[in-house]
Amino acid sequence: MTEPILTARNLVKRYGRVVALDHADFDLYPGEILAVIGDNGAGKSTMIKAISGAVVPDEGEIMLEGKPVLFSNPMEAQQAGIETVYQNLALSPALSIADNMFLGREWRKPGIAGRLFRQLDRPAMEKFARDKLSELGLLTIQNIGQAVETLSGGQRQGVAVARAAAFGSKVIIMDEPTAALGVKESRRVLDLILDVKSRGLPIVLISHNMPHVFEVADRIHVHRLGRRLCVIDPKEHSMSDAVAYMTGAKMPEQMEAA
Ligand SMILES: Nc1ncnc2c1ncn2[C@@H]1O[C@H](COP(=O)(O)OP(=O)(O)OP(=O)(O)O)[C@@H](O)[C@H]1O
Repeated sequence: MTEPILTARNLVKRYGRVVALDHADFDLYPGEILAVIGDNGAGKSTMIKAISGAVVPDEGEIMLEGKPVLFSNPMEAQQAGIETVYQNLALSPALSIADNMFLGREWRKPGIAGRLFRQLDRPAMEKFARDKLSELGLLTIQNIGQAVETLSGGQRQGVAVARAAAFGSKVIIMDEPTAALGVKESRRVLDLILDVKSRGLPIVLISHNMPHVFEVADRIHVHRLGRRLCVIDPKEHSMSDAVAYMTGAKMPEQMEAA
């Protein structure tokens, strides 16, 4: 079997007396969509934050392409090629689509105009943004200078995903990307996720939506009480199995045998 691209072992994170991560393990393989499911408070977000640099674990190890990494902040994870689309999308509504694609990593003009006067290379940024959106079939968004606040929820999600796909060279993490969307918009976002996968980027998808998870995931990581309980193949398990594992109503077979 191929080696995982991203691995975590024995992650521990405590908030006072609350143990959000209790020796959690995680494995993501190249090119796959790995869904992460679990009850409220199971520690999914904390695990994803540890992997994406938003939380520094108290214990444990994270390895990217077999090498140990220690991210002190999200920027360090981004520089290593891990992009996260958070639930709140982290977009600036008043800014344009192109500006949002580049938030915090704007391109400066070449030469003295950029270096000394910090002038932005708008034409290059707009071309890049347009190219990325059209690559992902998001060119229903006509005007790259349009403010993000004028877009629909699904289109905003599209911008956030396109941004992640544009800059995430190794791994894309999505936290509940369809939670706030209607049926049609969810459909588009799921297609977008499959499209990003077809470009070879592995995706971690945190979701409470079982039909969405079972439609797109190659494997499902079930998180319970701060750690990975099991990983299941959606072709071999039903949605009710998954929910039963998540809630503790049923134990996975390999654990029953143990
Ligand atoms: N910043 C924090 N301060 C204190 N406690 C926290 C913090 N973040 C998370 N926790 C606690 O850690 C536990 C795990 O939370 P986490 O958000 O990781 O779970 P989750 O599985 O993502 O839940 P949900 O599905 O509800 O988003 C919870 O008990 C939560 O209250």
